Amino acid sequence: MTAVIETRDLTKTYGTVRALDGLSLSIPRGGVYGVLGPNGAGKSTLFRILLGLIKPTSGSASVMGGAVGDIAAGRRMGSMIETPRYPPYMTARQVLEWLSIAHGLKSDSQRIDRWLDRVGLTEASNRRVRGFSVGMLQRLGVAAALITEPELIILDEPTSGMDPPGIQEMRALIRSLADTDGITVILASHQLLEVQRVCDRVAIMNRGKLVREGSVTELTATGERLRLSLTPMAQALSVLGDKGTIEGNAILAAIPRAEAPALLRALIGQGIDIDEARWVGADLESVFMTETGSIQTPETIHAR
Ligand SMILES: Nc1ncnc2c1ncn2[C@@H]1O[C@H](COP(=O)(O)OP(=O)(O)OP(=O)(O)O)[C@@H](O)[C@H]1O
Repeated sequence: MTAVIETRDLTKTYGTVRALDGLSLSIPRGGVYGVLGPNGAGKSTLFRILLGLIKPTSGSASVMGGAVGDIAAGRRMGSMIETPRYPPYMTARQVLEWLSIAHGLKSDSQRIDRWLDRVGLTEASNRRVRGFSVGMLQRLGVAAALITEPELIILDEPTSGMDPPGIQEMRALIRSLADTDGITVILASHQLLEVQRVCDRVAIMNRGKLVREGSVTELTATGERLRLSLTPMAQALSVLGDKGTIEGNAILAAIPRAEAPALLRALIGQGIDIDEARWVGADLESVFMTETGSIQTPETIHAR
């Protein structure tokens, strides 16, 4: 697994606040990688260090094999780390032309048209950004991050302030950047359902530390249970003992997959009618809540 980003014992302190506290992280090349954590976990601090905007207090970080701040490596990455602001009198197209020149590129209208199209701003390309919605500004920000044709982009809360259709479009765009263009996308988001849908792997941070890392499939497979719709429930619960809990009109059985056939035979042997049996995983939200010590509710534990 080639890493595009490696950090080792990365620490950043602001006075007495430890924004990052010995963070060691390896982000693989390819796919969509989510950086999650509650407010103040240190996500933006990490991104700022990776982009060379601030220096760590101690530890090291490398981006695509180069030290952070390395100009050649920096050219191969793009970013949108805040809701972008552009001169309000410029059109979307002028913003991208202006940024191309600022990056030392020729203002290539074909490239600009392509990215405007990819972010869904072709029709609005000649409108001044002063009239743009938050969602349109975010999409223009993504096009701006892509104008140098980077191999890696970092997006901090790319869907904040967007409505559900806008979020869905952004999700499709992010996925296609990874799948069609081969760009590694790193994103921070508080929208855990979106993260679960769009990311291949995630890192969960809390108080400047890494508390969990892995593929979304791996993380959500932990805590997998067999969901049984059956009657009578009381009799099934007596078979399951402390491995069974009630969820709505079904029973969740906390058993390994290998034990399922024997359990189903035992239930049928007791004359219990089974309407449905299926495996349900934990969702990313419940993993997040557990790992960051946030309050759990039955909904966050069992919701899918
Ligand atoms: N320039 C700064 N000066 C002082 N403290 C800072 C500064 N930047 C960040 N911090 C503190 O560092 C900690 C981590 O902040 P950071 O913005 O990296 O967290 P975050 O995970 O991005 O949070 P959010 O989800 O709210 O964006 C917080 O306690 C924050 O108050």
